Amino acid sequence: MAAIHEGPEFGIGDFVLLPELTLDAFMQNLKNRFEKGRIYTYIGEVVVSVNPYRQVDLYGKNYVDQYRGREIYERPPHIFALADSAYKTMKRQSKDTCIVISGESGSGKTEASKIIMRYIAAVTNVSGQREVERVKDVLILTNVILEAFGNAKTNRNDNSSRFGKYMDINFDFKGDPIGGHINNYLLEKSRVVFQQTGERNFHSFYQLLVGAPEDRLSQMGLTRDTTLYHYVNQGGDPKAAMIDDRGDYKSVVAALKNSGFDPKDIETLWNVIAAVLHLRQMHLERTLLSRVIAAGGQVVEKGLNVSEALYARDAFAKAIYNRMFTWIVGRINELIDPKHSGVRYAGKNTVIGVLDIYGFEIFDNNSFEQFCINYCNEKLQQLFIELVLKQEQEEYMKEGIEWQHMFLDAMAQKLKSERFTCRKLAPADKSLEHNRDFRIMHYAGDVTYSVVGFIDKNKDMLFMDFKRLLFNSSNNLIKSMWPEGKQLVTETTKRPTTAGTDFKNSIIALVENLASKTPFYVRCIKPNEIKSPVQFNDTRCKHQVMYLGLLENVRVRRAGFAYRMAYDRFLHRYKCIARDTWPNFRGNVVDGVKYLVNSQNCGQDVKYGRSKIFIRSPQTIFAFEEARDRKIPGIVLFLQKMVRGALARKKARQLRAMYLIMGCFKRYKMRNYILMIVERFRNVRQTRDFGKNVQWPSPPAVLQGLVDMLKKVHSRWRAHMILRKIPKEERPQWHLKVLAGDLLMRRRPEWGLKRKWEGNYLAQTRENSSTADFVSQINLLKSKDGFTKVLFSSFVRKANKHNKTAERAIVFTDKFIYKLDHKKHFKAMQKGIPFTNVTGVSITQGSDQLIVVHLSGGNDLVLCLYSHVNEERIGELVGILANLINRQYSRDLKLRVENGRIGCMLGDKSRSVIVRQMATNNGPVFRKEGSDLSLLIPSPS
Ligand SMILES: Nc1ncnc2c1ncn2[C@@H]1O[C@H](COP(=O)(O)OP(=O)(O)OP(=O)(O)O)[C@@H](O)[C@H]1O
Repeated sequence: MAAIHEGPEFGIGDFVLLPELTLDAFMQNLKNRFEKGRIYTYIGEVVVSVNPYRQVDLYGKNYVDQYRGREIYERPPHIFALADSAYKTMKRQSKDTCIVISGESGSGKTEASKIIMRYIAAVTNVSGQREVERVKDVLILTNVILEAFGNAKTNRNDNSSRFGKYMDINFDFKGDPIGGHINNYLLEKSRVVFQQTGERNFHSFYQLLVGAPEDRLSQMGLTRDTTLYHYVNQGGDPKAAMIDDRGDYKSVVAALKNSGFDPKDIETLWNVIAAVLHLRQMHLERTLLSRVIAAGGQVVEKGLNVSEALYARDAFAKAIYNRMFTWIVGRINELIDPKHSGVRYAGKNTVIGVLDIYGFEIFDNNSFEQFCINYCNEKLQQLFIELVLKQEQEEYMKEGIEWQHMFLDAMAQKLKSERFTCRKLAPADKSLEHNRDFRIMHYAGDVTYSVVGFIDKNKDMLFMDFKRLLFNSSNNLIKSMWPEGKQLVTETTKRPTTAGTDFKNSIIALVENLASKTPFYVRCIKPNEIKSPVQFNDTRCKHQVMYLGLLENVRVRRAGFAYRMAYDRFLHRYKCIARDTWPNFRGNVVDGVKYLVNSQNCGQDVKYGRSKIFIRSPQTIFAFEEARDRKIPGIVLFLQKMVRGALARKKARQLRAMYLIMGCFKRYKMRNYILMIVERFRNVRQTRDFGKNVQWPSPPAVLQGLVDMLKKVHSRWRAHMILRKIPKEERPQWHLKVLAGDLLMRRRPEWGLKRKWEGNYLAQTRENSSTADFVSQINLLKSKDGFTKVLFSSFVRKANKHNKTAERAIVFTDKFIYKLDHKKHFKAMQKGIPFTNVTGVSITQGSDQLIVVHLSGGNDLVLCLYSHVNEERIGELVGILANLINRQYSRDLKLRVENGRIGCMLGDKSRSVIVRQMATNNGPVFRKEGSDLSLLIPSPS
């Protein structure tokens, strides 16, 4: 299935979708992506991985989360997507799956297999079972052990696996790992006795020499100096920048211990390595100088010549190491055997196999090893084509699509055809040496092999003497490694199978095993020879692309239909590009897909299967993808708008709810408070003071305003309750009395509260015998000056400018104050004094009727009210003035209440009026007293 994904990408994420398939276009895309750090690219579901040669931040938890459970094309190409796909297939469909990782040395196969293992470890055992965790730990620890004994520094890779590895991981029905099994192939044992310049023997030798404690080394008769030992010093300086032998020794010992190796066995393993080292150093002993054979029923000892002896020694060393390695793998298998691992092993269990195997190798001289390796790759490629063919056929059949894969058939045919040649068969080919070279046309290219050394390597001979020797070892572990040493010299020896046959059989078994599983492929490419994270060596990469058969891979995928997708996923992915499908298509899914295809006018390029749409050319996919890319920004904006709207609405709802709660709470507190008030004031109507002295409970802060208002309401109500007994016509009078009371209470004992206040006294005949004159004069003034009403009138005695007493009538209207001469028919003495001139009023505390009306202009009115009934009227006048000034000028009356002496201005001079009591019958009179005035009033009788 072709893969397309979102997010910023460089180049094309799936080679199947290359607009034009050429080697150059392929290489250009691979290079572009590598340079931008996109190390993974798909060919359908195959992952092509380019070794980044640097730590890349691609494998953290956030990446695991991004790929877990997703479809392969939903995220950018990644090896996690493949691991997830393999895991999902295994778990959901209960099918065994396998992941085949191939590529040349240093291309990143082992790293890829570790990344896959870690991904599977991360997504399994979510319930955290201890046993499952232990199995996972051991599976991961086995890497450390296998790398120590099976990896070496080569010129191509500092940590090169010198054996092929196939590992099955077993899962229980829940999909949790419960164990595993490892098969190893073709350990490169020649390395034990020989290393090229710049290379090393297996890591284990150096780890022992550099890392083991001093006493342990001397116990084994070794010294730390690695240059002393021929088997480890042939490559020159064995140090490598990235290798830490001392640290690795510790890790390996810990891994051996923690994964369950017996401490005694661990000791033996290191002893075996020491023995191999010694073997090369020691003087030749009997076993190495002769061998025992049975000839004609007789046991005879046959001497060896030097080269035979040396060959025998090296063969022995190689065999010892190889057996030890095989034993280690076997022991690991026991430890991770799902039957013995402690996890309940019942019923159905499925496996994921991971094959980390050397890729195609072509050197200048290709020998037995390359032959085996290339044979293995050939088989795997054959398997790949067969499986793809099978899968494709099955899918076409399932989907009801006519089979038309001419290309695949041709490929399959090609693999079956005759592909061997030598000089004898092709006499004209001078590049093939007679009796030495032969050529095989591999799918990835032609390889010429030389048969030199083939026979020996194939026979892989080791004299029985050695096997017997080790079978007789006192160490049980060693003994167990050499079971065939039991055979007696005289017994007829079964001809052992050759290395080639062994390898062939194991590969056939492997291929059969893989063929029974659903396969996934990782193709690793090494970008350069110098381990550089930036260099992309075109020639080297081109070779690998060819040898890995990647172009064929793409062709297989593109033959017929490059792309196919389940209808619902297709509709889901592209529904945004047409009006009737967005946001939802009304109708069935297939009609929706057909509608989309027609909207892009590409009906001739697709076929409709039962559950999937099949698209022939990548261009059509691009048209869909581009249309989608054009729509996405608008959709993003739309979604943002919707999300923002939804968030704002949510916030508004919350605010509303908040206010509602606050409102309810306020009302609740208010109600409580009001209930309390109601309780307190329940009976105030019946009390004498109508609740004047009831204590108000202190209100909550929010109610302060309300309470102030309620207090006012209460006072008004109280006033109403008090006043309601008073007749309506008396109310104005009481209003004045209240005002006067406010000003005079406790300041002037006598202020006429109990008396009826009548105001315009001169309009009453009992006070004034010439009321008609008064009234007509007032009407005259009213029409002249435009005032409305007389508020107060009275006869007065006033001090004139000669400090004498003058008798007058005084009238306070709502606008003016008039002085009238009642002896001349109440003629106005002067123009009325406008009220605006009044600045204040002074009276005394006594019962005299003296009032000084202070005026602006330096001449105050100094008056003493006078009537024959001799009433207190000062309080009334004060009330009237206070009311007028309040109403008319919105200010308070300035009133001074003095103790018997009032300051005033007369003729622009500041003077005092002093009240004095005298025995007099003439009523109050003013007199000069020094520079002041005195008012003489009759003393009370
Ligand atoms: N994904 C990766 N991230 C970072 N470094 C990597 C990655 N893959 C490979 N490398 C680097 O490349 C080196 C070689 O990789 P690796 O050992 O996996 O190659 P290989 O294909 O298994 O080689 P061989 O066939 O020789 O065993 C690693 O040691 C590591 O430094």
